[in-house]
Amino acid sequence: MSSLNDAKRRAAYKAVDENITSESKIIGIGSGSTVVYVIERILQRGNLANKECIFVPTSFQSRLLIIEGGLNLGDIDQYSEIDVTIDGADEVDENLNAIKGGGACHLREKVVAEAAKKFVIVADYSKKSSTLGEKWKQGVPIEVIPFAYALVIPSLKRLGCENPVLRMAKSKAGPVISDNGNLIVDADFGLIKKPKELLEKIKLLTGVVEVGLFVNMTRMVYFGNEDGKGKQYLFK
Ligand SMILES: O=C[C@H](O)[C@H](O)[C@H](O)COP(=O)(O)O
Repeated sequence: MSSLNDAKRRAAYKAVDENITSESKIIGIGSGSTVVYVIERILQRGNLANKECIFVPTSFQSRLLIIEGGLNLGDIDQYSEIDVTIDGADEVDENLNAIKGGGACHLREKVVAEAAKKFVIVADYSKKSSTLGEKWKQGVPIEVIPFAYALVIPSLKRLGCENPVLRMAKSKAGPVISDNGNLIVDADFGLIKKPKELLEKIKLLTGVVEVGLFVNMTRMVYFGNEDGKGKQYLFK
């Protein structure tokens, strides 16, 4: 296994072991490659898989992971109070603010994170930074309704992003369509020293549904280390 995957797995296992307890009944499941290991660990711990836990997905991908794992699937409209949500991230700064949405799932992820008493991030060492924008060079993912994207792009330029890019699909001619039927614009703002301010400004643009900046939401981050020895935890 690559050291990166190994690191993801270590972070995910530790986060499951320390945050999903016998008290946890409703559990939010994030999206992405690291979350695959979260489900793997939940399944290994048969007591979690078999008992009456309900798992609330954040995407088509995590819904499938829950179904294929034979876990109890719930929806956010049935379970709007979640005990703990565990999710990946594209970058996390030292204040535990994060960029998310590399897989275009950040709208539902934010809903399921906000619904949780405790929001926990799992990531490999390459995601750790001191200031957002240091590591994730693709820009802040912004979910936009299709009708408005041509207007949102110049507005993002006025906010300081030189070259906002409509995210294009890799195996289809045309744009990436989110699970909500929207488009994704990636907007590189360089180093983001004031993520809350930037989030507020982008969110005010008409047509923007959600921004992949998770500010003051994360309780804990588990980073899997490169050397394979330990894990590094950051707590708030
Ligand atoms: O939209 C996708 C999500 O925000 C993911 O949680 C994020 O991109 C991290 O994914 P991965 O664990 O694959 O790096």
